[in-house]
Amino acid sequence: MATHRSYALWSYCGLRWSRVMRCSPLPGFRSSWPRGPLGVRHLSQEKQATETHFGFETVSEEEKGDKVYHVFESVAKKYDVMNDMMSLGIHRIWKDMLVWKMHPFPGTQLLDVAGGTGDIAFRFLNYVEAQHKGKLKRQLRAQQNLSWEEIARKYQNEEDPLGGSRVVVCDINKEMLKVGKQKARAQGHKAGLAWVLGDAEELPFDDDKFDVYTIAFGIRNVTHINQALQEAHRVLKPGGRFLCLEFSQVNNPLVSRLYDLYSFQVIPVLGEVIAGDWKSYQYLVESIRQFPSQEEFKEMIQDAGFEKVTYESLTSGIVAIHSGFKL
Ligand SMILES: COc1cc(O)cc(C/C=C(\C)CC/C=C(\C)CC/C=C(\C)CC/C=C(\C)CC/C=C(\C)CC/C=C(\C)CC/C=C(\C)CC/C=C(\C)CC/C=C(\C)CCC=C(C)C)c1O
Ligand SMILES: C[S@@+](CC[C@H](N)C(=O)[O-])C[C@H]1O[C@@H](n2cnc3c(N)ncnc32)[C@H](O)[C@@H]1O
Repeated sequence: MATHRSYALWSYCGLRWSRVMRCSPLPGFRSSWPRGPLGVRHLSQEKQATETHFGFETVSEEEKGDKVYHVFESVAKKYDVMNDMMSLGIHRIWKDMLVWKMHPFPGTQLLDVAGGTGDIAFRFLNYVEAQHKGKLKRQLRAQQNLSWEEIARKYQNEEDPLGGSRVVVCDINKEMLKVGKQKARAQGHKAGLAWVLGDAEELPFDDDKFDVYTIAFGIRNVTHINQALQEAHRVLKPGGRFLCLEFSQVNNPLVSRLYDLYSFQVIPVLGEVIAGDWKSYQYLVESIRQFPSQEEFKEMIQDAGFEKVTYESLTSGIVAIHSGFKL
């Protein structure tokens, strides 16, 4: 809670907590204050008490950041079990599809923003490891006359099972990251993974640093979505890819009716029963309804400078994956 209060204080002062609380030894951290793509810091804008929404509630922008922080601080420990319960495991398939769509190449440098408890990062690591193992096997098969000692030596010399791929999980919430780190230990992920406390609106990374930027179920919670998109564009290398998995607009009227019923009648109840937190799950279903449609969000991504922007709706549009390139 003390950290949360300090976030509020720094925000109030027109400074951002993520700038101050850098917690990763990764190289390439930005040493100066961030600039927008036009080189301008909008400090005066940050100080204005502009109104926005938090679910169906109208709040000041300052308040929204605090409230979102509190939601994820509160749900962190039950976050993963809640997702399985609410979606009957379907969120796992959506996340798998995001990583399949990414189809990372050997050596991919991924930034997973609003990465929370690490679901995208772990999928990415499993994918690149399997891909790298497959490549090694194919290479060995091509050299069929090798002795078993030579094969063993080849495997042992392979120091990096990820083939140079790396992922940085960046999230504004300490509690979500804490759960993520525990999961990483439990699942045996050590190499190629870094955890960074930071704000999607002011990423603590240099320009042109990553091959892929992902954000799954995160951008809906950000106060200035345009600012987050511009930051995504800034940190990607030329040729880099933006991928976003987010709730979207249901395109089938029958599914829409059932989904609304399910969202408003069932999800907050599950939130209360499983996580002891009705309000956070009411925020979840309300925030889904406030998020732009597939087409509107596509335009926002284009406005941030991305090209070849496309999207794919999944499960009747309950969620969509948007993709764009920095060219
Ligand atoms: C605080 O912020 C957050 C917290 C978080 O924990 C997570 C997030 C981010 C979110 C995720 C990572 C994903 C979370 C997943 C969801 C929100 C769920 C998405 C929903 C679905 C995949 C299912 C969609 C449901 C439908 C299309 C409608 C089907 C629903 C029914 C047949 C039930 C209709 C409901 C009623 C008639 C109300 C009365 C019913 C009951 C009291 C019985 C209770 C029923 C159930 C528990 C049924 C559950 C059924 C399903 C899950 C349907 C699955 C089937 C398919 C779509 C094929 C975050 O930001
Ligand atoms: C629904 S969770 C998604 C976690 C993970 N990506 C997943 O798919 O399971 C949303 C995450 O967004 C994070 N978040 C909210 N606002 C943020 C911001 N401005 N910058 C970075 N992360 C943010 C929250 O702390 C939370 O961990």
